[in-house]
Amino acid sequence: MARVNIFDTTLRDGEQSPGVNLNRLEKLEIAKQLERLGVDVMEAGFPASSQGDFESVREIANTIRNVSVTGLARAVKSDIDTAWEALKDGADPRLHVFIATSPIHMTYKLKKTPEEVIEKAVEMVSYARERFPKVEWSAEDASRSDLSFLAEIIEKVIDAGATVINLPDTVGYTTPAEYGSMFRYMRENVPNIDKAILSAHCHDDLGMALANSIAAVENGAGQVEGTINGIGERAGNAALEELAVALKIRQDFYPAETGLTLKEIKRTSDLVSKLTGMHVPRNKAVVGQNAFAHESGIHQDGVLKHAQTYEIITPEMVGVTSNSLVMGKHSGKHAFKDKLKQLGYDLSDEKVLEAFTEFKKLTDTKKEVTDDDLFTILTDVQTKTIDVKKYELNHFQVSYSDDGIPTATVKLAKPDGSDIEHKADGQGAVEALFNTLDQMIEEDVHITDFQLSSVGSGRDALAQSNVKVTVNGTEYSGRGSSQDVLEAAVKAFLNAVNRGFYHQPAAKAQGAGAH
Ligand SMILES: CC(=O)SCCNC(=O)CCNC(=O)[C@H](O)C(C)(C)COP(=O)(O)OP(=O)(O)OC[C@H]1O[C@@H](n2cnc3c(N)ncnc32)[C@H](O)[C@@H]1OP(=O)(O)O
Ligand SMILES: CC(C)C(=O)C(=O)O
Ligand SMILES: [Mg+2]
Repeated sequence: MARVNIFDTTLRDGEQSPGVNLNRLEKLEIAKQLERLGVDVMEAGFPASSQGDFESVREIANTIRNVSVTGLARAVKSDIDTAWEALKDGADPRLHVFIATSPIHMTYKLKKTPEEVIEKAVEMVSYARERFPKVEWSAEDASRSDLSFLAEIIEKVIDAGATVINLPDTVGYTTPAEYGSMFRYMRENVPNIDKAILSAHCHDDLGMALANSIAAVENGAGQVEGTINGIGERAGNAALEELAVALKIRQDFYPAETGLTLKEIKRTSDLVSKLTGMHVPRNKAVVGQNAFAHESGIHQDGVLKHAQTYEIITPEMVGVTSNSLVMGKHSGKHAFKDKLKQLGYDLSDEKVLEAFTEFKKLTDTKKEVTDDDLFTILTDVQTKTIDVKKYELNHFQVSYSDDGIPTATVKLAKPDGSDIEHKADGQGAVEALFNTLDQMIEEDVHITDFQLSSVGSGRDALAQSNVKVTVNGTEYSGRGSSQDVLEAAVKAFLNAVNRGFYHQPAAKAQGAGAH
């Protein structure tokens, strides 16, 4: 059985999804979960793109020990140097360097001739190999490149030391037959191709990212790149959970397997969805809420008689379990710690105490605390990053009736200990609250997206809100959860504003806490 390496780029290409903006601790949480999932390589970011990305990549490389951590770089010396600084202390550092090879990209974007692109690619791969033991080289827009040119440049970058050759379908343009034949062509026409692993990287613009990735595997790709939940630039990347399950279920047809621990899929998907604010559609393959639900009578009858009549994947295979009642009001710290262990968390004593306090608060109002609730509490505690909050919710009140104008009063606490209070109305309760907050916030804030969902089921389910705002023209996202939908919305709004505030130059000068 051939082993296909999984290269996860949730933290790099996934973060290129419009509106997604993960901070350092959120990235670290996802990285730890990707390690549990068992990916072979994780692309933690693009270190030269910003100081924040540099720090995230460095922290992930220094923390993750069982997965190779990589970072992206253009074919530019300073990008490679910056990536080395971020990755050098990692357990298995590798670089991912790319340059475009299609006529349209070379002519209009890079403004280079094909010969200059070959020269640059070779020079930068050799330069990278002076530091990195493993170097992946990507031919950006490979699927719109000339095949013989591609074969020529691949041969030269392998000679220069590239250990992985990635052939991305950057704009999601290719089809399975065409993409598969490109891999076959390289295997047949690049004399030194066996010295490198061939890799697929597909985008979903025409809905073919997964099919194209599988076609690449059929034609000799030893690595597939993608993201959890298929998030990524534009229509997204190939969804890794779909690939891993497809290969597992169709072992009869494809003699290939990944090293993923499939039972970790659901939790990874939930974490990525929660932290990015990109909700998984109900009908999404493998991880959607409906993926294992049978609605019609004939299907239900079949499943009752023999599950496999309509079920090719079991929920258990991907870690979907029914929400167990975990603990309640009278549970103590020992039982709580034990539960965290069962759920796979390894938290510092300080974080356990913080989570336990939140858990206890919840048990005052919620009878059944489920694994989903705990997951929400633990994720919030683990990714809480802003030490200095410019605006902290102290109290709010909404007066609301179906035939009157909703009015909100909000009291916020400021870091200097003083309070501010305002009142405003709106067309609905949420709008009244947001209008009130608008009046109290000094920065120029506009809401660009607002989402509200429930965690788990039942009338006392936790509410989770995701809000995107622009603060002085730049977009930030925030999250908030609470048993009350309005409180979740207010918390998410303030979280986004505080994150935006942290990035404003004045805040840095005042020494606001770590982001
Ligand atoms: C297909 C992909 O997903 S590629 C990865 C996309 N990810 C990102 O772009 C990450 C976020 N990007 C950034 O933060 C910025 O674009 C930076 C820091 C990388 C560069 O910023 P700037 O220096 O301001 O350049 P800007 O983004 O405007 O333009 C890109 C430049 O890089 C060049 N370039 C693009 N790709 C490559 C490459 N692979 N190798 C070398 N040069 C490249 C472009 O031709 C352009 O050069 P020019 O300034 O001489 O015209
Ligand atoms: C940087 C490269 C690999 C990429 O993301 C793409 O071409 O889609
Ligand atoms: Mg991509």
